Amino acid sequence: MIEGIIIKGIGGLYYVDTDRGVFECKARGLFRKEKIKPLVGDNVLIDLNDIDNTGYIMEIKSRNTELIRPPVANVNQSIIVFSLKNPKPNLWLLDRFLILSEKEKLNAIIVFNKIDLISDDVLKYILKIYENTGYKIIKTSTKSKEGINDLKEILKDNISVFAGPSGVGKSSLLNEIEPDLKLQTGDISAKTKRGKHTTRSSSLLELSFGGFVVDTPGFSSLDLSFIKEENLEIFFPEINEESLYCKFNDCKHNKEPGCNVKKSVKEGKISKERYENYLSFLSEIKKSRRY
Ligand SMILES: Nc1nc2c(ncn2[C@@H]2O[C@H](COP(=O)(O)OP(=O)(O)OP(=O)(O)O)[C@@H](O)[C@H]2O)c(=O)[nH]1
Ligand SMILES: [Zn+2]
Repeated sequence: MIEGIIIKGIGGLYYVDTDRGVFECKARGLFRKEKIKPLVGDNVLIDLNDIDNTGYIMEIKSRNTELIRPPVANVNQSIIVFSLKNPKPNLWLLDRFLILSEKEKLNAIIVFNKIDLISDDVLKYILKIYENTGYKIIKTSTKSKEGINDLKEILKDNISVFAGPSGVGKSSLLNEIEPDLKLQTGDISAKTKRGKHTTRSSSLLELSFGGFVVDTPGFSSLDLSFIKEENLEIFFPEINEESLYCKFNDCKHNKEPGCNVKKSVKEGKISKERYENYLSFLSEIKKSRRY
């Protein structure tokens, strides 16, 4: 038996990437009885039929992570891409992606793309907002090629999912990193500044320098109702840290007296923008509990 990783699945056939190449495999009948469905990203053992070079998946190793949309196993990091202009960054959405990454136990990396389009001041302003979050930030441009190597280093030997709104340059970045992938990119002006998803199907793309990238963007559901009000702070690393010094243990950092989070916002240790998004999500969660 040989080891491999499922990189694609179509109609009950799985394509397993191994040291010896990619093989078309079927799943052992037993999986169906046990209601186990192999997933793209699964590490598997296959039994190879040397005559026709097809195989059977005999064993699926336990999964570290399991995304539902797109359905991929063992993704370990999310590359959250926002452009600094065209379209301008929606930090409310960015903070949502960060929360969803935490939920899925993915290491989140923030990529600010299209830095060629903005001034240094704007860049500084945005970077400051995320300064104390602890998230790794990469600044890129597919035009000036700045930051492309940094992104490559991050992707190397990992299984990454890209996330971010339409038109921010996800496909362009991937094409820059691996020209052979030839992902379709859309011209944002031709798409009337709204953009549309030009990438389809769900499989793993192998990077020539090591690692895989999921070929469809992640997190189509942005629902936060899985979070309890009192736990929201956990999803904001810098708020979580300062919450240790709030007067009340169950402080929600909203209207409570002796709140160290609010104090830290005033002192600039926590950015106002992040805190406002925290409050916005807090009230959203509160409302969703009522029904
Ligand atoms: N100025 C500038 N334009 C860029 C940059 N990166 C991408 N673009 C342009 O932005 C537009 C959208 O890029 P895409 O790569 O299609 O964006 P996407 O995020 O994959 O969009 P969807 O497929 O709709 O999700 C294209 O016209 C690109 O040429 C950049 O760094 N600077
Ligand atoms: Zn507090």
